[in-house]
Amino acid sequence: MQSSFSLSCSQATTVPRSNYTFDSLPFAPSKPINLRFCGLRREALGFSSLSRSHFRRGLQLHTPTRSKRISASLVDNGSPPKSFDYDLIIIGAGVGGHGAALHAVEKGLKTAIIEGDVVGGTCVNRGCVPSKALLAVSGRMRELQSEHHMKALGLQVSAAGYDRQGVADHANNLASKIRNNLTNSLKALGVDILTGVGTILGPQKVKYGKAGFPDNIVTAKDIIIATGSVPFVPKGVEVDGKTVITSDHALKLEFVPDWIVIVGSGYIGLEFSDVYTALGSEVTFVEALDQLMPGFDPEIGKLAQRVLINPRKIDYHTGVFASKVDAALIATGRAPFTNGLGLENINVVTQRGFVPVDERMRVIDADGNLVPHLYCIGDANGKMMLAHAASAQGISVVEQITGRDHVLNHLSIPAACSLILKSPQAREKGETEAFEVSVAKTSFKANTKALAENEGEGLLRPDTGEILGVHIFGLHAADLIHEASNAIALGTRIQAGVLNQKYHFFLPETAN
Ligand SMILES: Cc1cc2nc3c(=O)[nH]c(=O)nc-3n(C[C@H](O)[C@H](O)[C@H](O)COP(=O)(O)OP(=O)(O)OC[C@H]3O[C@@H](n4cnc5c(N)ncnc54)[C@H](O)[C@@H]3O)c2cc1C
Ligand SMILES: NC(=O)c1ccc[n+]([C@@H]2O[C@H](COP(=O)([O-])OP(=O)(O)OC[C@H]3O[C@@H](n4cnc5c(N)ncnc54)[C@H](O)[C@@H]3O)[C@@H](O)[C@H]2O)c1
Repeated sequence: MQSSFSLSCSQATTVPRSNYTFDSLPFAPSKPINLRFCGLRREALGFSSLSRSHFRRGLQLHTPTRSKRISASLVDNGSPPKSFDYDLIIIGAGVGGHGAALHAVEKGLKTAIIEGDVVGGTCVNRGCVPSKALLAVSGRMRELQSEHHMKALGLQVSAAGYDRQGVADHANNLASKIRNNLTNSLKALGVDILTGVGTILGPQKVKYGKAGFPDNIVTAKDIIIATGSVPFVPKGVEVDGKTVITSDHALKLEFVPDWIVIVGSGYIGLEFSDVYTALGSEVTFVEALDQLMPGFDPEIGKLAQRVLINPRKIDYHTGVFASKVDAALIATGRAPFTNGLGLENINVVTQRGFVPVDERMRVIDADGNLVPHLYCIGDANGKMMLAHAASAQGISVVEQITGRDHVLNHLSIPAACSLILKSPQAREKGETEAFEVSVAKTSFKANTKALAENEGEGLLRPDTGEILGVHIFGLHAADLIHEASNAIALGTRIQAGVLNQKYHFFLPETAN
């Protein structure tokens, strides 16, 4: 089976993904574990400075100058300014902030974006982009190594090998390229890129600056917080960037271990198990909950285990809580990043680190009131920790501040290699809202193209005439899911037949 096999779903949950951070896991770990050194070759580890400091590299995109230091509109921190430097200031130039900025310019807003590290944030520099570049390599390696698969296509391939540095460069180069594209797109559209850590001083007022430079204060009619997230590391675990690493380090592929423990079998753990095993490592998963991939729909999780875990050099310990490790990749979730943001200046208290927002991404203060003109999008609000969700939330906010009321339908946002609304949650929703949920399945065995590509296994799952969710497991799942996503966004019912024709869905019993 090729590693391009992936999991997809379109659907959301009323339970924010943030509930998954370890602090709130609803269980008592059954077996605490102290993992010893697990086969990482120390001499092969070439990390230099791998501090978790969030702002390691600064792009000199805009050098703070004294002339901009105090805005003409500066007043006391507590009261709103009377005139503004910008229509919109976005704090954080990840994909969320970038998406919002582009849409704001399209809508005619004078826009600035404040970035404390590098443009592109997690997704471009330490997330989706380099990880998908590595997955592209592992997919090809696996395919080339599959004699059976090659023979079936009539191909003959001699032993497949790889150059670690070449693979690492591929991921790094792709990240640089996309980072440059994002930066250039902002500049080309006239978005001011302000370099430094942004701190909210009061209503509609932000300061930013770099260590050693004087602060600059800018004002805006509206402010969007888009400060993202960083790896969550359980208490007691010390990340040194050498033998105990997070995805931030692993994505640089500075070594390929003979054997590696991956703590956490969620999205990141699963993706890295794919990369490492394709490149020759053995993997041991340590998962705190009682099953692998507990965040996935149970049925899809089982399928994934059968296809992506069991046939590979992977063993696992479930129900084991890693509290001290000596060598491992820590993939135990993401924590929102709000350090230094100055939320205390506007009476906002985070909830398990996340910035509280309503369904329109409007920030809620400690007294439960909306903070005027302040929004939070992306990983920092914990609604859905996905790149395209961050961007969609940003666009939704811009729609609102330019006069069009808009509520993003999170139920239509697809996730690849992840499952948002799981069948137990769909059933729960049905019970709460008093409707029946039925499940329909089909197999890619009935799909000619899938068979032509020698992938005969797949599962599609629509619930009720109103499509509640679709899960796809199989070749190109991440591409196919978008049709379902569009259907959900448009409120298409299964009877409309689009998905039926395409995927041979069975009509759910409750559809009428
Ligand atoms: C290994 C990995 C793989 C992933 N793969 C996928 C995937 O395949 N698909 C997917 O949809 N999602 C994926 N994700 C998740 C995705 O990366 C995030 O959901 C997305 O990056 C969130 O975007 P954001 O704009 O909210 O935050 P971020 O991308 O984290 O950006 C926040 C930005 O704000 C800056 N910042 C923070 N505080 C301040 C401040 N006070 N002042 C100024 N700047 C500040 C940061 O430096 C950063 O640049 C992956 C994540 C990881 C870790
Ligand atoms: N393809 C994609 O869409 C994609 C890919 C990668 C990451 N992401 C995003 O990044 C986020 C973070 O991914 P992730 O895999 O780190 O988080 P996750 O929440 O998906 O999985 C974390 C896993 O670690 C386990 N865990 C937590 N603490 C533990 C401990 N002390 N010992 C053992 N197990 C423990 C949890 O039970 C869980 O199974 C995801 O929520 C997702 O939104 C998305």
